[in-house]
Amino acid sequence: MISRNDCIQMDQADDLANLKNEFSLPDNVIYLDGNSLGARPKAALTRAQEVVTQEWGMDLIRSWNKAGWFDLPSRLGDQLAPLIGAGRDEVVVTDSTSINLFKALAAALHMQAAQAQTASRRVIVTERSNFPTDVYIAQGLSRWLDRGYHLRLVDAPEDLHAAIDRDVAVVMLTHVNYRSGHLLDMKTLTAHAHAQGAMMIWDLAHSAGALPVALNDANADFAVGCTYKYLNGGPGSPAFIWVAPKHQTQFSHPLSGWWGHATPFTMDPRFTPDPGIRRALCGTQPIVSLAMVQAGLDVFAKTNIEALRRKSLALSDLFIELVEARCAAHPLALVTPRNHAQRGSHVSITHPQGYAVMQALIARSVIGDYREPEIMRFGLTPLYLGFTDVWDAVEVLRDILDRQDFNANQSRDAVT
Ligand SMILES: Cc1ncc(COP(=O)(O)O)c(C=O)c1O
Ligand SMILES: Nc1c(O)cccc1C(=O)C[C@H](N)C(=O)O
Repeated sequence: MISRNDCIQMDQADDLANLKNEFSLPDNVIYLDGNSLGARPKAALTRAQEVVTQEWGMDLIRSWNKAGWFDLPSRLGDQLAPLIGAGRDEVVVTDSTSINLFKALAAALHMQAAQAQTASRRVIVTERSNFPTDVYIAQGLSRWLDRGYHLRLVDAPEDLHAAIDRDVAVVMLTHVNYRSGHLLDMKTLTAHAHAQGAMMIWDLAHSAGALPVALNDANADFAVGCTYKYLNGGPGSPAFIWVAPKHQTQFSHPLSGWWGHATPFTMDPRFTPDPGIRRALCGTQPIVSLAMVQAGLDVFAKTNIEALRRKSLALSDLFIELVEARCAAHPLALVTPRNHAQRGSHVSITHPQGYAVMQALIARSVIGDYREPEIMRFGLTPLYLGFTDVWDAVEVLRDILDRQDFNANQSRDAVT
């Protein structure tokens, strides 16, 4: 079995190990929750001070032009684009993932309704285990449209293919499942959806910045995702939306606010959408938070996503191997696929007292999170985690389980 010394040597041989210096993390914390809230890039503090003291404090309203605030959603979109296999002028960083999903789904349903061959279709396919906001947004929009749209909720990834048939208007899937960490095959599913005449929307919340994504190569239609997880944009940082170049001129969504106008400052009472991706914008953006996204994205310029993916898989392989070897006496079950082609960058493991065990880990500075039912989630983020961190985290887990050092009767915090 791999020893702690082996892990130290793996860290010494790791070309990506220095990237940890880009982040500010408390000493002695092993942070396994970058899949929920990424760590803070050191540069974020400098950038925040600059935005608040100089751009806001001194330059005031002039900063919309002088500091490029107005263009920030598209500038950041261009910076993010290579990480998701998109091109320039195809992505904007704006609003939340939920809101962007609403726009993308509304636009996709509208485009399908406008085509004779697909106008009668009323089914939206997604996974029952998709992150709830995705399901809620689709339910809410369907109810609001009141035209008979309804969800077909699929129970297992292997059933998706059969569920996407010629009744389906839109397929809306999350690339890496928030709970299981299961990675779907974007290219094959997109090709199948298109062959059935459906449009394809991808939620990249758990894949952007975690693994290579190839939206254009997969010929997807729309994508959305978070910047506060693997892209390290900060708590609640604005999300992104991608529209395939072929759809940009038809992309029409109901949140047609003035930031999506072709010429916002003409103050025209008629809405004329921007000719490009900026039509996906709605209203004024939270500039301070948006500025932090740049600090997160800048780190990716110092490495490449393929190398990060290799390290992420090596970390999660090591984590699984050590948990299975060192905690074998305990009722743990691996939820995440072992197969690399089906695994994102977090590992989920059940324990009947999963919440209590996770709280005990957090109390000992090994920070992951808990999701129903019984799931302990461990994010293996290659930018700031080493192999020795993984070894040490599993050692704390083993100790907690061996000594049953957790409180099974504690009440739950609001955020688990
Ligand atoms: C798959 C997925 N979609 C969306 C979200 C979040 O959306 P929002 O930022 O709008 O809360 C999350 C996590 O919070 C998620 O895991
Ligand atoms: N978005 C979150 C939030 O607003 C509060 C606490 C956690 C989160 C999360 O990121 C949840 C996350 N999408 C998940 O995969 O569970």
